[in-house]
Amino acid sequence: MTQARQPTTAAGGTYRAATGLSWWDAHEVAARAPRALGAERVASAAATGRTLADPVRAVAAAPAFDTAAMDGYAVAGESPWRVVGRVLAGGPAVPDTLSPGTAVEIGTGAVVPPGTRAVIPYERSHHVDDLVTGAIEDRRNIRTAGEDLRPGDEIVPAGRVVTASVLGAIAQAGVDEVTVRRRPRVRLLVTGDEVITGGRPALGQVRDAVSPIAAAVIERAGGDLVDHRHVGDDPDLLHRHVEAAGVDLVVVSGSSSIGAADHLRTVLAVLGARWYVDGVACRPGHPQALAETSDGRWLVGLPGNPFAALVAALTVLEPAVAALAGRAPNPPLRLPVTGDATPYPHGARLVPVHLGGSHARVVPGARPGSLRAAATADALAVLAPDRVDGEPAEILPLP
Ligand SMILES: Nc1nc2c(c(=O)[nH]1)N[C@H]1C(S)=C(S)[C@@H](COP(=O)(O)OP(=O)(O)OC[C@H]3O[C@@H](n4cnc5c(N)ncnc54)[C@H](O)[C@@H]3O)O[C@H]1N2
Ligand code: MOO
Repeated sequence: MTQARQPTTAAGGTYRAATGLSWWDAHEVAARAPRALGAERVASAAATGRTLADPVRAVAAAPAFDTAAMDGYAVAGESPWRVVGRVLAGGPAVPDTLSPGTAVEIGTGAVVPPGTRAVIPYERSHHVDDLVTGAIEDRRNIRTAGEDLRPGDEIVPAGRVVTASVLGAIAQAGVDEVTVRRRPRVRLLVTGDEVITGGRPALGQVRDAVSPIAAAVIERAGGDLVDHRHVGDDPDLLHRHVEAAGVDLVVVSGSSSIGAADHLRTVLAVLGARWYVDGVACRPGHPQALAETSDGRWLVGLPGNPFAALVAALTVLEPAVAALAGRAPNPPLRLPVTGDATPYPHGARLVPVHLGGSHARVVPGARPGSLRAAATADALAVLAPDRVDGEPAEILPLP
C-alpha cells in the first residue's frame, strides 16, 4: 500500500490522500473481511434472496412413486393387452396390480400400478376395441421412485442464494423450512447541507443522487435498508446515527474527503474503528472507506460525487453487504473492452461500458460528479493503468 502525503484534516485527524489499497485489493478485502451474520430457520417460501447457512437435504424421494412419463398405456406381460381401467395423475391407482396381458390407460404423472412392464405412448400403440398392441422395452417411460432424489440427499449446498430455481427444487423434495443467514440490516446516512431530496435545486443545492444507487446495491447484495435519513453536515447528528444500535452496517455518503464539513473520520476515531479500506487507488471514487467499529458494526463511506459514489458502491459496499449476508464472492466477470479511456497511471480507471455479446465498449464522457454516462451504460469496466485496447478487464454490472 503506497501512501502519499498526509495532510491534516479540518477536524485535526490525518488523511491518507490519493492512494490507499489497489482497486482489486479493496474489492477483495470488502468481500472477505466481514463475517457472515448468524443463521435462523425460516419458511422456505420466505427465504428468497437469503443465503443458505446449511445444505438443504431431501425429505421426500423424487419421484415419490413410480410414475408415468408419457400419456398412453401401462402394460403388463406381452402384447396384445386388454384395457381394464384408467389411472390419472392425482387419482387412485387402479387396479392394485396389473396382471400379464392387461393394460390401463395412464396419464403423465399418474402412479404406475405394480406389475407394469412399461408405458407405451398413445402414438406408438394401436387400440382396437378393448385391445392394445405395440412394441415395448422394459421400464420404458416409467420414472422410478427415488431416481432423482432419495430422502437425505443434499439438494443445495450451504452458501447458495435461495433463488426461484432453488425454491422449486426444495419444494420437489418436500422441504418446508431452511436455515439461512440473517439479512444484514443497513442504515444509510446522507450528509451534506446542500443535498435536497426533491424538487428543483436552488442556488447551492443538489438533488440526492446517491441514495437510489446505494439502496439498489444494498438490496442486490442481500441486505435490508431499514433506516435512511439525511443528516446534513451536523457532526453530532452523524455521530449519533453512526453509533445508534439496530443495524449491522452503516453507509455514509459524502463526508469522506478532507473538507471542513467531512466529519466521518472524527466520528470513526471516537468510535475506535478499525480501518480495512481507507482510500482506493482508483479514479473516480478514491475517497472510499470500509471500517469496523469496536462493537462489531461495519461502516462504508461513499464519496459525495455521484459517479464516484457508484464506483465505491460496487467496489466496497456491495461485496461487504454480500459477505455479511453469507454470500460467496462472485467469480469475476471479464470481457475484452474496446474504446478510448484516459488511463489512471497510479491505479484503476473505472468507466461505464455497453455490453455487446462477448465484449464491452466504453461509453465516453463520464465525470465524477455526473451519472449521465452511467445512465446509458450496462456495466462498469475496471481498467488497469497499462491497459491495451481490446484486452479483457473486470466487468461490474450496474444496478
Ligand atoms: N482537497 C481535496 N478535496 C477533494 C478531494 C481531495 O482528494 N482533496 N477529493 C475530491 C473527490 S475526488 C471527491 S469524490 C470528493 C469527495 O468528497 P466527499 O465525499 O467529502 O463529499 P462532499 O464534499 O460532501 O461532496 C462532493 C460533491 O458531491 C456532491 N454531493 C454530495 N452528496 C451528494 C448526494 N447525495 N447526491 C448528489 N450530489 C452529492 C456535493 O454537493 C459536492 O459537489 O471530494 C473532492 N474534494
Ligand atoms: O474520486 Mo472523486 O472520487 O473523483 O469524484
